[in-house]
Order: sequence, then C-alpha cells, then structure tokens
Amino acid sequence: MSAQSQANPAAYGGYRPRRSVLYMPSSNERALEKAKTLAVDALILDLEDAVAPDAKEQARENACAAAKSGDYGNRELTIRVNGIGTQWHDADLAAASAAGPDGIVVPKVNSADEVRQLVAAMEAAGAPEHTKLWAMIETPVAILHAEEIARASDRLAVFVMGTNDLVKELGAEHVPGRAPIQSSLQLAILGARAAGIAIVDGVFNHVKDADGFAAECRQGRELGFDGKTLIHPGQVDACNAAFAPSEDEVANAREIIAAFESAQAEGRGVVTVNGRMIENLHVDTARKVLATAEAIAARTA
Ligand SMILES: CC(C)(COP(=O)(O)OP(=O)(O)OC[C@H]1O[C@@H](n2cnc3c(N)ncnc32)[C@H](O)[C@@H]1OP(=O)(O)O)[C@@H](O)C(=O)NCCC(=O)NCCSC(=O)C[C@H](O)C(=O)O
Ligand SMILES: [Mg+2]
Repeated sequence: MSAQSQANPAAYGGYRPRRSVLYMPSSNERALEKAKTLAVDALILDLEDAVAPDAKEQARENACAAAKSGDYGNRELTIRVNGIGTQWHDADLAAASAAGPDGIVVPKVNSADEVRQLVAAMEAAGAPEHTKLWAMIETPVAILHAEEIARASDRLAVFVMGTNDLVKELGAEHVPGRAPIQSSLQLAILGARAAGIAIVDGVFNHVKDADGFAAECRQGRELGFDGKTLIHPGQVDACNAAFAPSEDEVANAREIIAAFESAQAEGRGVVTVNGRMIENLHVDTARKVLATAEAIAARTA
C-alpha cells in the first residue's frame, strides 16, 4: 500500500487508524511491557529526547528487539531515532532499518533533500518495504517547506507534529487553544494533505489535566489531524474517542449515502438531509466516516 493510499478516500479500504500514537522511552522496560496491553493504534519507541545519553545504546537494543518480537499485535510499531547530525543517528537508523518496524520516526526533518537522504540510508541498511518514514515537523524551516518535504518520497507516510520543539524554536508559549502555533499547525496539515500523507498532532504535556487534554484532542480533530501523539497511558481512551467517528456521525453518514443514492436513482444530483444540502462531495466524506469506523473496528477486533 502506498503512503498516498492511506489518506486517500478513494482507497479507504487501505486506511490505517492512527488516532492514538504513544511515545515511550525505549530505556523503560516496564513501559515497553505495558505497551503490549494498551489500546493504542501506534507506538513510538523513543531513542531521542526521552532517553538519557548513557542509556542510548541499551534503548536502541530494546527498541529493535521489540520491533522484531511480534509481541505488539496489530498496533503500528515505530522507532524514533536520534536526529540527523547527532552522534547516534547513523547507528540508530541502520539498526532500526534492519529491525524492520512499521515506521522509523526522524526528528527535526527540515528539507526534501533530508527525506531523500534518509530513505536512501534506510534502503542501504536493508529496511523492508513495509518500513515507512515518519517525519517530525517541529522547526520553523520545516513548517515553511511542509509541502515539498511531504512530496519528497513515496516512502514518507506520516508527518508527526513536534509542538514542544516548535514552541521553543518560535520563542512562543504553551497556552490553552494554541493560538501561537495555529498557523504552523495549519501549514503542516496543508502540506500533508496536498501530498496525500497522514499527519498526527503533537503531545499534551500535562498528564493530569483531562479537560485540557480533551479540548486539545477536539481541536486537533477539527483542524484535520488523523490522531494525536501521547506521552502517558492515561491519555489513550479519550484520544481514541476524540478521533473516532461517534455513533451519531456513523448513523448520519449512512443516512446521507442512502438519501443521495435514492436521489440519484431519480436522476437528481443534490438532496437535503435534515435540512442540509448534500452533494457528491458530502457523500465522499460520509463514505470516509464509514470506512474509518470500519477500519477502527477491524484494528480493535
Ligand atoms: C510522563 C512520564 C515520565 C510519567 O511517568 P510515571 O510517573 O512513571 O507514570 P505513572 O506512574 O502514572 O505510570 C503508570 C504506569 O504506566 C506506565 N507508563 C507510563 N508512561 C508510559 C508510556 N509512555 N508508555 C507505556 N507505559 C507507560 C508506567 O510504567 C506505569 O506502569 P505500571 O507500573 O506497570 O503500572 C511517563 O509517562 C513517560 O515517560 N512518558 C513518555 C515520555 C516521552 O516519551 N517523551 C518523549 C516524547 S514527547 C516529545 O519529545 C515530543 C516532540 O518531540 C516535541 O518536540 O513536542
Ligand atoms: Mg521534539
């Protein structure tokens, strides 16, 4: 399945849910164990910020062993390597490529050239076809080049927002509603959607603020993100609920499709459902809602 097909409604049979994407330090063996029991769509086994320098090599071994283990069911399993130019990057990328996870997450990707170099290095290290590149978008230069980064390779499947680094680089502040980074979030989404790849939102740092977290999930969904990155198991359920179609949305989608098909059979191209105009494009959206719900049900079965 190409990266494009994952976000393309025309190929929604191949859609992969990425509502909840949980980071965990690969040095934390308890967290690696716990992750096997969590209802997340995807995992990021971290070698970067959550791992102290002295623990980097053990963390790399743990992450690669986890990727090869087959113990994580149908959760999408990725490894976040240390950034380009760091002392650990080349060995991380080679080891992760050879381990063959579903994805390799690379921090601070800043250009299309970097994407092509990363893909070449993954291929040289023997990354299997199913191992996709996930690029973190977390600097001003990446935001300003989001579309060309997203289009740089078919192997690039997902953008991951790094909102902590972005806020730091902008000299901005973390505030409820995220006004200081709204334009950045939207430019990243525009770039991802123009290229037909998936995009997941950044993390919410306050693990005990359930209301703030729910509000940020809602905002992320409204903006168009496929899901959100998480830092704690306590964030998983609310996130899955926020990024899944509700029962009402599924029922409404069915009603729209049925009404439109009846109208078409009578030679009409437009109809109203519950007082709202429905055209072909709304039917596409309704089909996407159903396909998303089906894909979630299949992943969690
Ligand atoms: C934030 C934490 C340090 C909190 O840890 P802790 O105090 O141990 O949490 P709890 O005691 O509540 O944990 C309860 C149990 O859950 C397990 N646990 C905790 N976190 C995780 C996790 N992320 N994945 C899996 N399991 C987890 C604990 O082991 C406990 O298990 P048990 O004892 O068996 O009941 C901690 O949550 C944490 O380390 N989170 C991840 C931090 C991280 O990965 N940060 C880096 C990514 S964020 C980032 O860099 C974003 C980006 O780059 C940007 O710029 O924005
Ligand atoms: Mg970061």
